[in-house]
This record gives sequence, C-alpha cells and structure tokens, in this order.
Amino acid sequence: MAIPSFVIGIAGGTGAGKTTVARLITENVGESVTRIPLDNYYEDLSHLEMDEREEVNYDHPAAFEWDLLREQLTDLLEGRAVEMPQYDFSIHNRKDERLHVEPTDVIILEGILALYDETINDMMDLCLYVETDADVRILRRIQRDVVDRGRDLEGVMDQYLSTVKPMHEQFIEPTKKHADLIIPEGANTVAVNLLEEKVQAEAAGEGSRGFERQDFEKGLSENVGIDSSED
Ligand SMILES: Nc1ncnc2c1ncn2[C@@H]1O[C@H](COP(=O)(O)OP(=O)(O)O)[C@@H](O)[C@H]1O
Ligand SMILES: Nc1ccn([C@@H]2O[C@H](COP(=O)(O)O)[C@@H](O)[C@H]2O)c(=O)n1
Repeated sequence: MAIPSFVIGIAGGTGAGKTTVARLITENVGESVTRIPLDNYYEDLSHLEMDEREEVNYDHPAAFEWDLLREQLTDLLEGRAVEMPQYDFSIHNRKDERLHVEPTDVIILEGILALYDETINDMMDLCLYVETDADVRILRRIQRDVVDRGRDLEGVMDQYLSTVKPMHEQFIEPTKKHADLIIPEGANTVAVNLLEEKVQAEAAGEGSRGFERQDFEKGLSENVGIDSSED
C-alpha cells in the first residue's frame, strides 16, 4: 500500500475541461493514480424527495460534505484505504454503494470547488485552475445535460442563470487565486504534456514533490519558444 507522494487539485467552472485534463495527464500511469471527483462528496440528500433535490443549488459550497472529504483525503495521505461515496446525477443523490479506494502514489481531486477549502488546499502539492470562456462552457454544459443526461433545455438554462453562473462568479472563479498554474482551454497540449511528465515522474517515485512555477514556465518556453524570463 502506497503513501501518496503527490496530490493535485484541479478546479474551474462547469465544462471548463477539468475531467479531460485529469484524464489526459493520468492516461499512462495506470493504477498509480487515484482520481477523486468532488461530485462524489455532494451531501447525501436521501431525506429529500426528487422534486426537492431538483431545486438544490449544486454550485454553492454548502452542497458538499467537506468534513467527509477532509477526513478521507487525510486517511489516504496517511496510507489508509477509504470507502468513497459515488454520485448519481440522474437522481441528484449518492448511490447506495461506496467504492473501496486504496492509497496510490498520486491523487487528483477534481471539481468546481476543488480549491475552495483551505485545509484541503494545504494537502495539495499542485493546484491547477482550468480557465475556459463562459460561452464555451455553457455550450458544453447544454450538450452534456441535454444530450447525454436527458435534461430539458429550459431547466438547464434556468439552472445556469439562477445558480450556476452566480455561484461561479461568487465562489468558483475567486479560487483561481489559490492556483499554482492556470491552464487555458483545458486540453491545452503543451500544458497537458508537461503535467503528464510530472505525474509520470511522481508515479514512478522520481518526483521532487514540489512543482515550481519556474519549471513549468521553463517547460513552456522550451516547447513553444517563448521567453519566460521577462516578467
Ligand atoms: N480543450 C478542449 N477542446 C474541445 N473540447 C473540450 C476541451 N476540453 C474539454 N472538452 C470537452 O468539453 C466537455 C466538458 O469537458 P469536461 O472535461 O467534462 O469538463 P468539466 O470536467 O470541467 O466539467 C467534454 O465533452 C469534453 O470532451
Ligand atoms: N445533481 C447535480 C449535481 C451537480 N450538478 C452540476 O454539476 C456541475 C459540476 O460538475 P462539472 O463536471 O460540470 O464540473 C455543477 O455546476 C452543478 O450545477 C447538477 O447539475 N446536478
């Protein structure tokens, strides 16, 4: 059983590309990485009826069970397995079953508010914020919610204007200040390749734990020919 050596947080607005980045940077490291979707830590709403659950503000920090997330991350970091909740978007609630998760070398926490909680931020070695324009994000969200999740367009639009957008502005976007690196457009090939290298090194036990901004800027300048020494 591994004691995790590297913890990455990936935050950003809905549809920004967080899941895509998490998937791409961990593609070649197999079982050395555990990806934790923050969605799994939405509060258990079993006490509410379906129509009441449909009305919940899922973009407010109060929608998440932070205590459980802190507790389970601490367990993993100290080398103990956890029983992680699983989320089902179709019922706006947790599934009945939990997933047994063993600690791995690298852990990635990914979600809209992954950089919101100070205690959790202190557990991270690298904080990323994926930044994508709001118009691109809402188009992706409509595609996902209407086409993939079978929600109706009017409901998606109402939810976006009443909670998703205002909560993004009030709570999610401000967490950008906690990021070590801001990744434009999500699946940005240069950034993804550099991060993938870092994850592979950590998974192979070759990491130096910290990931200095200058390493990333040096990598960028080597990859795209920009001079990172000027500012
Ligand atoms: N850079 C990108 N270019 C084009 N499509 C992207 C890009 N990044 C993500 N997507 C697509 O946008 C949608 C939302 O991406 P996802 O990673 O699930 O976002 P998030 O996890 O932030 O909600 C997915 O269909 C994904 O394939
Ligand atoms: N029952 C739920 C729970 C959450 N949401 C929305 O999911 C978004 C977060 O996930 P992303 O993959 O888009 O980052 C968040 O904006 C919630 O509004 C939901 O619609 N229903």
